[in-house]
Amino acid sequence: MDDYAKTPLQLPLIDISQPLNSSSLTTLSQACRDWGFFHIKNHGISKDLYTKICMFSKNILSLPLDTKLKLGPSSSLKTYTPHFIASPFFESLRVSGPDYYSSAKRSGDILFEAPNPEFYKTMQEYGKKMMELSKQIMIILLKCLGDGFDTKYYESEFGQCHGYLRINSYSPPGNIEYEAVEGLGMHTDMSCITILHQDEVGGLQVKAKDGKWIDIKYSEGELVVNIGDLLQAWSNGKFRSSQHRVVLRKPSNRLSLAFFWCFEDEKMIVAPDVVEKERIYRPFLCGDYIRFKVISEKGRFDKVKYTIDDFAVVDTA
Ligand SMILES: O=C(O)CCC(=O)C(=O)O
Ligand SMILES: [Fe+2]
Repeated sequence: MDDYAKTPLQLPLIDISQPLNSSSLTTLSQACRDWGFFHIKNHGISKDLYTKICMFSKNILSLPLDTKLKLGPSSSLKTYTPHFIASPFFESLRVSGPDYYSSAKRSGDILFEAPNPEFYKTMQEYGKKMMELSKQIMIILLKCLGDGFDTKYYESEFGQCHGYLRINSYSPPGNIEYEAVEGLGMHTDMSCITILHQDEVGGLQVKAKDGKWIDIKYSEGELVVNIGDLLQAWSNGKFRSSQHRVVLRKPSNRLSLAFFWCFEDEKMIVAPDVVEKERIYRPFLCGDYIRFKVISEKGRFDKVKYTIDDFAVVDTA
């Protein structure tokens, strides 16, 4: 495995239940600029809810492959990504908003012999909480940009955002000797923000500007938030959508829940009120970027070679 730093990255931990003072806002802005990652605590999602989601997720992902393949990638539903698409050790189930109950039910109706309303209700509760949390986080991020951005822009620019959840399951090889394998290859997220719940196995890494990989540590009760491509563009590059990946070093399975909060497809993304410097991205339609990513990867998940810079950077040469 290539160069990586032995000590985990020190990132700000934001207490989301408290108003932030100006020094915390400065620290957070700096982290979003340098790394595009930070941690949050007191987010109001109970341990019980996570335990329940993990239990459902493990049950679903331990179903026979034939059953899971009815959900995708070749079926019309396309909610399941099997092993060997993103990596040999990764599979994933998607639940989309705004009606998380119905989205989970559409998959559940195919997977289960009997209805499983507890699963659908749990997904509905989690999706709703994640939407609220995304809003709360976005308002804080707008405050970081200063100049009354939170009151000026939240409703008009982010009021139509939507979210979807990916339940990611990692199963490292059990039969060979290895120091580390890549569970999910290097990519950036196509979101405005991503909220991630990882389990104690850990293994999430971010790529530093000098090319070194650094661990994002796991801490019980905390969530990881990262900036996605759409917000990097909207913030005129003030926030960074960093390349990241998952490395598996232990022979234990790993589960993560990644919630992606995104602009609506029809949204024209233009950085607002750019005073001190020129816009570095041309205005573009959100849906056009999503299509660009999907086509350039030839359907291979979002294992990204191309980023927002390849798509929309203004050529100043
Ligand atoms: O599983 C993780 O920790 C990260 C997942 C991720 O980066 C993604 O789903 O985009
Ligand atoms: Fe990601």
